[in-house]
Amino acid sequence: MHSKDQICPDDYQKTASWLQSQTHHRPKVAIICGSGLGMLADDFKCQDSFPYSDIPGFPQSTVQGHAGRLVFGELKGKTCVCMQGRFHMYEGHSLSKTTFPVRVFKLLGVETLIVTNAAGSLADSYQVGDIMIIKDHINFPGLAGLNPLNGPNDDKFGPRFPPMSGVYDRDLRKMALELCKRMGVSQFVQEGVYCMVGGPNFETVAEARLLHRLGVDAVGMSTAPEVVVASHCGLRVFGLSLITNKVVKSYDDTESVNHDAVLEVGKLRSQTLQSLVTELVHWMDINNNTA
Ligand SMILES: O=P(O)(O)O[C@H]1O[C@H](CO)[C@@H](O)[C@H]1O
Ligand SMILES: Nc1nc2[nH]cnc2c(=O)[nH]1
Repeated sequence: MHSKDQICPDDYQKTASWLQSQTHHRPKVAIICGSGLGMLADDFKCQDSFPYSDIPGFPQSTVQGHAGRLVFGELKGKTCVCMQGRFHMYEGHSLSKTTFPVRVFKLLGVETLIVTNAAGSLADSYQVGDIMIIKDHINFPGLAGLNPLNGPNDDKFGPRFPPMSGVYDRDLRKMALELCKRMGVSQFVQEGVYCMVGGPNFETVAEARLLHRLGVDAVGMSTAPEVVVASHCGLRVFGLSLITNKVVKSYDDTESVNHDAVLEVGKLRSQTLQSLVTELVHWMDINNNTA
């Protein structure tokens, strides 16, 4: 027996086998939806969907704007799986639990992971509603020793000391920028550095200033652990942040951020985000370019 939050090496395979017994879909692309971004699965054809509570080994989503459903389906003919709701460290999950689905995806045959999130901007030139293609990340919890790869290394998934430079695939970033141009949305698309902090509180002014000085463009409370685990097991990674608020950097600023406002911005950009993800998946398919 092991505690609820401890993962045994066999647990990933048990969950993957259960899913394969429940759906005929064999996805090559996995999408993780950020806060208020669950609509990314809306365009899936021939959907099979599973509440997380029905999936053996899956944690539960507890955050508003994270439906807690795994959806399989086809996007422009390419088989995908989408997490409508992710797990965050601040919900009380261990980092291996928050990233559990990523290794399950690997065992399902997924080759590319698309991560999305809602984030606050530090970059002065960014506006609320901008879409940031993630070029790189700073994993603050990771730098402080909170890493999902802590513990015995499972060589079946990847090496003990995985490199993390170039983790956000260059070709996918380049193609996404090109697609944004073709879609006529370049005026609100950025490319920048995402920083993960632990949360759940938003930043103090001093913390915001620190992040700004460090060169962080956008900050959130997720994504980095999923990306570390995905890269460790050889998945190709692409990431998008939706800028839902400007992080308060001045003591004179009386505005403050809240989660409802974060969720509202998702609705504003839902169509563009859906189109971008769909076109990117389609591009991977026609280039037979998933891995
Ligand atoms: O990163 P996602 O899941 O998009 O959620 C972001 O939005 C929530 C705060 O509003 C935090 O969980 C933050 O990480
Ligand atoms: N840490 C953090 N996470 C966010 N998620 C959405 N907006 C924010 C923000 O301003 N700060």
